[in-house]
Amino acid sequence: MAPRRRPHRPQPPPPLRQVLRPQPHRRRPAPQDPGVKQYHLLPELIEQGFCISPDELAAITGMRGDYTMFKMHGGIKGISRKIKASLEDGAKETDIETRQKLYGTNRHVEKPPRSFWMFVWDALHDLTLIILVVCALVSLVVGLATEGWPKGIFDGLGIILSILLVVLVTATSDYQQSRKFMELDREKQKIYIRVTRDQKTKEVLVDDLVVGDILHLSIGDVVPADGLFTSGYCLVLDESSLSGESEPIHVSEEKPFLHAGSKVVDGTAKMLVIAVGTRTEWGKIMGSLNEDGVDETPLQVKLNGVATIIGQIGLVFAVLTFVVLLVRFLVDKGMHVGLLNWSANDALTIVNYFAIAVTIIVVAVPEGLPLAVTLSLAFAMKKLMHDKALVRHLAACETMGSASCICTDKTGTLTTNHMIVDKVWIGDVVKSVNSDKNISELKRVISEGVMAILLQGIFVNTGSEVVKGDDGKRTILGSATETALLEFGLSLGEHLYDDYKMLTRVKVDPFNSVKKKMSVTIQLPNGGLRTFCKGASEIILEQCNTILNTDGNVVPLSEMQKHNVLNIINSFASEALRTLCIAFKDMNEFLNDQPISGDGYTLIALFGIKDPVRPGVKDAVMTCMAADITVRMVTGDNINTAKAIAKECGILTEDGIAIEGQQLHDKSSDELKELLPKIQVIARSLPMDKYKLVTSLKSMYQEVVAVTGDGTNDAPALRESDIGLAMGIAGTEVAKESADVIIMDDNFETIVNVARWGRAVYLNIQKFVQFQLTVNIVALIVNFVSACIIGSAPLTAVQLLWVNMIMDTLGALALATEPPNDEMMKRPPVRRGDSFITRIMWRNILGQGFQ
Ligand SMILES: Nc1ncnc2c1ncn2[C@@H]1O[C@H](COP(=O)(O)OP(=O)(O)OP(=O)(O)O)[C@@H](O)[C@H]1O
Ligand SMILES: [Ca+2]
Repeated sequence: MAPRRRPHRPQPPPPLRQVLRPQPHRRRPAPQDPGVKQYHLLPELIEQGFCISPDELAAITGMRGDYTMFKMHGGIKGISRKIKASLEDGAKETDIETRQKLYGTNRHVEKPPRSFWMFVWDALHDLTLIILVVCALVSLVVGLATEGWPKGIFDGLGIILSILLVVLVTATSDYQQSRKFMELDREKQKIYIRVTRDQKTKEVLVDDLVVGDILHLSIGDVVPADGLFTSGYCLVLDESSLSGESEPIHVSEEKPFLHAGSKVVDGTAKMLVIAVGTRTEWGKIMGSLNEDGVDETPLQVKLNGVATIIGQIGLVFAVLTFVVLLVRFLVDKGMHVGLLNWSANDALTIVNYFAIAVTIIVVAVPEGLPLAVTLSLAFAMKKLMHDKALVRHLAACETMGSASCICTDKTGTLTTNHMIVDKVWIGDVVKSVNSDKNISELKRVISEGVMAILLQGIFVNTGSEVVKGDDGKRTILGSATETALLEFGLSLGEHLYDDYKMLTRVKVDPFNSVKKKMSVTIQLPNGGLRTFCKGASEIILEQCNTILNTDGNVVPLSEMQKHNVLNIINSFASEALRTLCIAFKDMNEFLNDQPISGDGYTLIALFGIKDPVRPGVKDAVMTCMAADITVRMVTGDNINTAKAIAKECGILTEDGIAIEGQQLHDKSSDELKELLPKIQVIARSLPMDKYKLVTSLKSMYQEVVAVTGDGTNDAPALRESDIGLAMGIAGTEVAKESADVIIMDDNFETIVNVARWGRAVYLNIQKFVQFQLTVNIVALIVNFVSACIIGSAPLTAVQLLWVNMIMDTLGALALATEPPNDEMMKRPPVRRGDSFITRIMWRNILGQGFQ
């Protein structure tokens, strides 16, 4: 029902000053119970006609939901009235700004960015640098004492200057790095959700939600604000990220509280937003989370090991050099002036030796390595972001470079996801429906009765919605499959849409990838109930024992006819069409709590939906093959559809196997092991089949597996894989949260591009390591040898530091940011456990080092 509306002033929202002026007589504050915490109602709320304070609203949903308060405010109806929102029409568009001002925005506090000086401070904490500073100071003092102003300070000053430079360069690159991460974070937060505002349904940025909005939730969404359940079916939430409790929670009229941050595991619902941003529990958690600590990538860990060993070797050389220099000096001194005769100059010399030793360590420690890795990954990340791939963890990019297998979805990834009904089978005739002419012909051949029931089915059994934009243009909000069906329905009889949409839905069993069907029960205008069921063709066909004939009569479905329909399904499927059936059954009574039984249906029609393969996919698959990356297709579709598409993309080859999910499930572990390398297509798969495939490939063949996913149920497979790739457009929020990389354009080519960059990163770092090790070895040996022979280092501390800096930072920049080339995709991936420094690299390092 429509809530009582207050007379609304037609003017724009009054200026703040006016709002702030208290007008106590306009509205009585909410009744207050003496035992309950009292909330103060601000005058500006009263002024605008709101009767409940934001904090009180937030307290209603709270962490567990407060029933007493909920009831006290008159339940959902009372509350919606108090926040001036209609449960059907949502909030008024003209109110949005006022609501944001009074009840807050749905943004979380961003932690203040770290300033540049904090990074400088961090860089200064390096132990070797501190030792060098000490050396510089000693050198300054001794220099001044012996050589006087200004000649005595040159050495010390030189060291200090180069230290400053090292610090500045490190801090600058770290600083820029952190800025890039923040940019990425912001990109991640751009989530759209369907809301009803001012009687219109549209998609709104999650950040722009306000108290009073009516949200549409469906499977895979992350609830973006706190609110109350207004209507919906089978809604199941996972609140584990909030409360740590993994038990799914059923939400309904009786238990109406929804919390921001929980995930929709099943079902659909509408909810009334009553608390946003920092007022929600989730917002509080988000605000208290600080630094999301930049994680070290496996390559970085490997390299840190390398760096430590090199550092230790450097230490040994440094000590040796120092000892040799000292001994030579002492011997020399003993022979010429005597060991007991010390001057300030001698002290200076020893300090100098010490500085040289420390510098050798600084030079030897390849602190540029981690820097190179981060730089290289960050560079790849930035480039990839431009190319529509959002890398969520630095490590992902590099792991993708060594992927040996990609398990990909079909719909949307290999295909365009622009679905159109191409053929239908109805009343025993197959018709192409790809042109206006064909549509009008179809209208002519099928009888009115059949048409009516078909359209009723299409318009009623859907989770999608036809909406009119501000410009009067028609758009459909919902999944591609449903959009195709609705478009088809609209082309047959647009005038019936509004009538059928009005029919009361008694029960809805929303679609999910496990059931692969959706059913809706409606109340017929003349009494009686009717259930429509649509879904995967074979599954629906199994539920039917009657069929609607050309005249609209229900006749029994004979075995022969069933066989006939199956043949038509297969003929559609081998033309790469996605097949769906729709069926109905009439009932007299309805047992509310029982699920709708899955038999006794009457088959209405079979649809063949075209979803063309993306241009460029075939080439991308070829690239993968050349690079020794196996591509496997895992799809929920019919096996023949799957095969047809896989052949078209070049995934299914002569000796490859296409198998149904159920068959795979029935295989024993040994059979599976034998079959696995040849499996190229898995059809009619359930999300757990994907999970099984990933775990088996990893455990039986030590493959590095990349997996794509879009649905909520894909989350386990995404997490289990080495690299989880979520689809940016079709993917649900839950899938995106579990993924390492988000493919913004859902395109398979983009996935291959990530692999290219991953390989580039690995190779660049190998190059950098080779370069650094060569220079390091040269520097160590030259210094040590000359210390032994001449008794002094050929390069002073200052010179060594400069070499070090140029090598570490500029070298890193130059070598780490080289883009990928085609050669990289023509060799096999680096396998798990391959050592990072190859034999050829050692040869190069030592060969060039001793030249
Ligand atoms: N909204 C829907 N209502 C009823 N049935 C549907 C709906 N969407 C898809 N189907 C049926 O379910 C089948 C597969 O669905 P599923 O979600 O498992 O695959 P998908 O994720 O869409 O495809 P892919 O795995 O190739 O990306 C489809 O072949 C179709 O017959
Ligand atoms: Ca899927």
